[in-house]
Amino acid sequence: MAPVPVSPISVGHIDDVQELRKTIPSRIPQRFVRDGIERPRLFMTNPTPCKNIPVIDLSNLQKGSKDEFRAELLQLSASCEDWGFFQVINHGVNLSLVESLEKVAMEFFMLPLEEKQKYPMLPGTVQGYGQAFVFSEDQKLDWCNMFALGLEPHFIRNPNLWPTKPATFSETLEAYSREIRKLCKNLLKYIAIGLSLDENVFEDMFGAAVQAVRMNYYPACPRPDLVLGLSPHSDGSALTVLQQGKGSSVGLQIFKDNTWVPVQPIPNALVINIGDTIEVLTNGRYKSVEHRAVTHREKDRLSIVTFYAPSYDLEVGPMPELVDENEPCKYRRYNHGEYSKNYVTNKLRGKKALEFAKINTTN
Ligand SMILES: COC(=O)C(/C=C/C1=C(C)CCCC1(C)C)=C/O[C@H]1C=C(C)C(=O)O1
Ligand SMILES: O=C(O)CCC(=O)C(=O)O
Ligand SMILES: [Fe+2]
Repeated sequence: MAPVPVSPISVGHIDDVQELRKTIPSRIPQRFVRDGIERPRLFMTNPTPCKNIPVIDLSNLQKGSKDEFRAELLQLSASCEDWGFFQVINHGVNLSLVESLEKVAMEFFMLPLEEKQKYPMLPGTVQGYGQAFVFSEDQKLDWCNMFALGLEPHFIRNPNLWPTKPATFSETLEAYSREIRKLCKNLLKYIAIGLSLDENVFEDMFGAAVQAVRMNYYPACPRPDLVLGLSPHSDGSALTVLQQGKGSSVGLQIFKDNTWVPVQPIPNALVINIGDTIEVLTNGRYKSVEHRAVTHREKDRLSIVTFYAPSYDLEVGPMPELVDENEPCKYRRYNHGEYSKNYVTNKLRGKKALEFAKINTTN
C-alpha cells in the first residue's frame, strides 16, 4: 500500500527559508524559534572530546584478502550495533555522478521560487518542493527547503513533480539512483553475512524495494542557536545513504550516549544509517539512531538522502534467527505499507514512529 495521506490539514503559511534570507536576512520568524530544550547547544563552554562515527572501507569487503574481509566485516557489524551509523569509503559509486547530482540539485534550489513552486509538496504529502512533516499551524518549522521524489518501484513516482530545469536533472538522478541501489544491496548483503544469515536474505525478502530521494537545502541562518535545520528523527527506511555537499558546513548530528555528536564529513565518503526497518528485522540488535541537522551562521549546506526500504507488501517482524530466550521478540509483525503511511502522516518526532511496532514490555 502506498503512503498517500489525503485528509485536508491546515498548516498555516510556511515561509520559504531561502526567500526569508533574501528579504529579511537577520529576522527569525517565531515559527522557526525552538523552545529552550530543543535548541542546539552550539557554543558549549566545555565541549566533550568528539567521537567520530566509524568508517567502513567497502573495498576490503569486495576485494580484500580473507583477513581484511574478516576485520572489515567485524567493524561493519560493530558499527551497526554500537552506532547505527557509519561512513563508507571506496563505495564504488561513480564520484563524477555524485558531483553532477550535487550540481544539479544546487542549481534546482537556486531557481526562482515560482519555478520551484511548480512542483509543490502539498500539505500532508512527502514528494515535491517545500517542507515535509508539517501537520498543524502551531508546529515549529525546520530551517530547510526540501525537494523529495519517489523513485522505485515506478508506481510511487509522480511524473508531474520531476523538474524540467535544470535540463539534466532527471537523467542525472536516474543514473545516481541506480548506483545507490547497487550500494544498498551490497551493504545489505554484508550486513546479513555479519549477522550469520544467508547473504541474500534481505534482497529476497525486500521484493520490489522502495527507493526515494530527498534533497535538503539549509541556507545559512543568522541565529543557528535558535533553530533546527531538521527535527530529530530516526529514518523509517531499512538503510539510508546520505551525501553531504562539497564545501558544506558540518550539520548532521547523531544522538549517542545522551549527547549530540556531529558527523565530520570525509571527502567522497557516503554516510549510511540503519533505519527503523532493520531495527525491527534484527529484533533491536541494530538500532535506528535518532539524528538531526543544525544550521550555520555563514555557510549553507546541501544533503542528498536516499531511503531504501522493502516492498510495501512485506510483512515485517523480527527474524526468527534473532529471537531467543535472551532476546525475546521486541516488535510485532506489521505491513511495511502501513508503517510507511504511519511514518509520513506524523511529524518527525525522535524515535516515536517505532512505537507503531514495539511490543510493550513492563520490565
Ligand atoms: C520527505 O520524505 C521522507 O522523509 C521520507 C519519505 C520517503 C518517501 C517518498 C519521498 C516517496 C514515497 C515513498 C517514501 C515514503 C519512502 C522518508 O522515508 C522513509 C520513511 C519510510 C517509512 C521509509 O521507508 O523511508
Ligand atoms: O541533512 C542531514 O544531514 C540529515 C538529513 C536526514 O536525516 C534526512 O533527510 O532524513
Ligand atoms: Fe534522517
